[in-house]
Amino acid sequence: MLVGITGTPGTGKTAVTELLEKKRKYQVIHLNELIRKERLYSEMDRERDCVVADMDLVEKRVKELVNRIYPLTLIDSHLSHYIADTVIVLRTRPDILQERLSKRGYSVEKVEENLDAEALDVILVESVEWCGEVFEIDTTKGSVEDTLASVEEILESILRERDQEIQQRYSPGSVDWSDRFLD
Ligand SMILES: Nc1ncnc2c1ncn2[C@@H]1O[C@H](COP(=O)(O)OP(=O)(O)OP(=O)(O)O)[C@@H](O)[C@H]1O
Repeated sequence: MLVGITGTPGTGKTAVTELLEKKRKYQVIHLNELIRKERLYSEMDRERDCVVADMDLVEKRVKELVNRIYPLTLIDSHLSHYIADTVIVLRTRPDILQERLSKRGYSVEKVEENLDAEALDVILVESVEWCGEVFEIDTTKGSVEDTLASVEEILESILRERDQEIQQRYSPGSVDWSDRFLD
């Protein structure tokens, strides 16, 4: 079974999946790394320092890599909601996301573009459109370990044929960053 962990850059997908990977309980595929390493893209956008993934190639490759000794395969990427039917969307309040992205040395334009996308719920809306099941975790407060505990709770619930309480606790729609656009 494939589960995506998606969200705007800087919301914590890689930090949390790297911790999860160490536990060796679930398979983790860091998709952005794979796309670059295996050149699963159709174009390079040098100006924006990103690639345009070829999603047909990506999906085919992910299916080949799924290792069935694990009960579940987690895909870490802001593109994972295009290939998994169940996704966890990580969210971060824009002022905190700004601190995280600025530390990466991104340009002001690139930071602002990502903050707007987060405030407009772009990835959440895409996930709801594309996926049958969507969970949402706010990573604004708390530590990476807290986010990991929430992710594990969701994954265990998925494997236990869904727990109503967990589904309600992480149901999408709990965050609202629209005050970014109020002045
Ligand atoms: N509660 C939290 N949950 C997850 N990450 C957190 C949390 N608090 C702080 N962080 C930090 O936020 C940063 C998130 O960066 P990370 O690279 O994991 O994001 P990402 O979503 O994978 O971004 P990208 O899509 O660019 O790969 C990390 O440095 C992490 O330590």
